[in-house]
Amino acid sequence: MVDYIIDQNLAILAVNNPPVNALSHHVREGLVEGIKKANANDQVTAIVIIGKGKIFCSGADIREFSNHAAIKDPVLTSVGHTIENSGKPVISAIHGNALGGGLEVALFCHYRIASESARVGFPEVLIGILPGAEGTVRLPRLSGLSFAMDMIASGKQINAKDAFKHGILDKVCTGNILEEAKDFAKKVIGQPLDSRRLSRINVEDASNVDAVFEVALAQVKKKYKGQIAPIYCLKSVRNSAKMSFDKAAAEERRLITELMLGYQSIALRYSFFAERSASKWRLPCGASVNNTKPSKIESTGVIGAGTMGSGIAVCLIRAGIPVILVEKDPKMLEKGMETISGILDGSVKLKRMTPGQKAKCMEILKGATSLDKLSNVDLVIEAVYENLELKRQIFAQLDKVCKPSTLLCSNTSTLDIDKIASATNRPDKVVGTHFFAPAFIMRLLENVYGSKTSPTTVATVMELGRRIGKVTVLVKTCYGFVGNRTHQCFGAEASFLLEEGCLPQDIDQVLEEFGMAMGPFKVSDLSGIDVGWRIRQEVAKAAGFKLTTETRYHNGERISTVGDSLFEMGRYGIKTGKGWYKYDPTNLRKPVPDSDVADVILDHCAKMGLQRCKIPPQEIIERCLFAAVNECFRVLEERVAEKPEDIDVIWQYGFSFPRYAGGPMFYASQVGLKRVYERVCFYHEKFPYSSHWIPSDLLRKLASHSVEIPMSQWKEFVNGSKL
Ligand SMILES: CCCCCCC/C=C/C(=O)SCCNC(=O)CCNC(=O)[C@H](O)C(C)(C)COP(=O)(O)OP(=O)(O)OC[C@H]1O[C@@H](n2cnc3c(N)ncnc32)[C@H](O)[C@@H]1OP(=O)(O)O
Repeated sequence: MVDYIIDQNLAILAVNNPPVNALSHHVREGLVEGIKKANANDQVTAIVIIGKGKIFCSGADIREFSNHAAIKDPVLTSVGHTIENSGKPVISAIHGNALGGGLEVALFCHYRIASESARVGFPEVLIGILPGAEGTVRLPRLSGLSFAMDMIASGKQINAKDAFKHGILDKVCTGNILEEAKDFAKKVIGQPLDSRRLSRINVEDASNVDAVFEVALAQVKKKYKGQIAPIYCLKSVRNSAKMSFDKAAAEERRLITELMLGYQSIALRYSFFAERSASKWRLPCGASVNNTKPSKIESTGVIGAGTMGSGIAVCLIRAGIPVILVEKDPKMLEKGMETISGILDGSVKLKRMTPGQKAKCMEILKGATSLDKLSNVDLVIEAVYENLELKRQIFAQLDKVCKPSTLLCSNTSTLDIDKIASATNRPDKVVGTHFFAPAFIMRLLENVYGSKTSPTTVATVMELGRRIGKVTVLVKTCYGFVGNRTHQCFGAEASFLLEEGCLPQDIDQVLEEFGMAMGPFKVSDLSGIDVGWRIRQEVAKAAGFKLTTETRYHNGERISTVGDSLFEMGRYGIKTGKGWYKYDPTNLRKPVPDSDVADVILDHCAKMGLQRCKIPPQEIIERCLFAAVNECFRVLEERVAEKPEDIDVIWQYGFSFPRYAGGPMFYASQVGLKRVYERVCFYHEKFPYSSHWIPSDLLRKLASHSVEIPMSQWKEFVNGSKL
């Protein structure tokens, strides 16, 4: 796992642990052996550590952390001490990335050089820990306290030029990294090493540490609300300036151990792998990412120049994929083109794109007012409003207009893909591509296959998702798919809580304290109460009944219409300055609780004869989350989602479920399925008129076991395969 190569008077230690050169046990062993061997060889005058393949090193092997007590010797710090104490200079030659433990290896070395394109960083905080192989103690000795605190607590990566500016690197190279490392090594042979050993030098700005810490702490508490690891990162860097090197390192070890065993880190590590597992799609027939090739997509069409259509077009052109944007009404088309240009201007302003890159994007965007213009494109995404008949008409027309190989995608957020596909003669090439609003910001893409969608079509939209930088999850068609179907239960319970004693701000506050970025009523104000109203009206129409503010039940199912009363008052949310909250036009970001809304809710309750009482925070969390969790188990049971991780990724990226709580499925696994099942049964008895409380069969099966069944095995209980 570490290749040992003698090249003239140099020993080259090449880390060879694909795909990302993680510091697994054998790599750590190989490094120690390599340093010792090189030191024992009189011919060797210097040592170079380099990574094989596309990266220097991605850091510790995160999979080893799940059994932290069993991490085998040599641990990373002893590897590092062997490197630092080497009597011959050790140079790290970085290309690609040096992350976490990978950067720590470099900090144990006497010199660090890197390719121009290399990036370095300490992303440990993103998995709920800190750089625990002396990274928090060594970095401040090179970069100063303030920079170290920011870099470690944010987990951000920096480029080689910046790393050089902040003292982390000794040289930025433009040529072949190995050749440059060899030249560099020859120049430092024989130079004294003690001043190059970071454990022997002091933190320069140590006297300032408390002031620097307080500023950083205030920022971190605001930016990473609810998260423990960023605060521990700051404390550990502070120790580097207040304690001896050895004492600070020992304290760092204590802090990382505490974090690693904590709930947040376990959830964040789970989230790291869950996100990566989403792209490993598989269909029940056995087709999968491993055995199915995507078709080439070189040109696309987007139908609808509204908010969604424009946002989707931005995603495509930003990735260099040409788009023809089709909108029947020329004025709407012009507005859509302006919206797209405006979104890109915003990116230029934020320095996420250069004006030249914006111009290139606009060059590959064309407008059209007729579907005929899509005759030659490889893929079309329809993004008109949510109406089945309209979508079927469009798909029937596309089927006639487009070449036979064109894939037809719908951005529907709820509708059955099979019903849309049946309007065409190519149901195998019809698929759902459900973007979340705003499409150019939200990272989630929920791809939806119907009963006739072909594996190649699935492979193509999954690959498209990757190309446009989305976290892409594959699900099977059903009403609302995974995202909206399970989230609807969460939203329904939030509305019922309004009828039973809460105000919007009470519910938002509890769920925000739980970790959601925004409570459901703030989200509703942002996305528009009118949007929710329109969807509810469509659903009611499709089900053949008229929904009014007087409606309380449909087919015996409880319905809350408080939001519809606000709609009728013209309170659509932020866009009208009033919704569940009121907004000062000069500060639309700050929702202010509104007594008029409280009056509407109280009136509604009085009219409906609903008794109000005080509802404890724990019940708010349980009602909203367990209702969703129960539906998530049904989704798994019906194989609408293939694995629990997919559901959690959808909640994290679609509904800002806190990554450090894992997702509803992970949360349920931590609460314990027995407890979740008991509470679902309790609420089912209490609220028999809400079908989302009917306990899922899968949940019941899993909860009936005397020992908790690990998440990785839940799938085995689907379809009665295990009882
Ligand atoms: C008391 C104990 C003390 C211990 C002290 C230890 C101190 C050090 C701690 C650490 O170093 S923690 C790890 C810090 N590093 C990271 O968090 C980096 C994570 N990886 C990435 O950011 C990316 O993977 C990448 C390196 C930038 C590469 O990105 P790319 O998009 O090219 O590939 P991916 O699909 O993300 O990954 C490919 C493959 O590799 C797996 N993987 C990546 N990094 C690690 C890792 N550090 N450990 C284990 N596995 C890793 C990733 O899961 C993918 O595998 P599959 O999931 O597809 O099987």
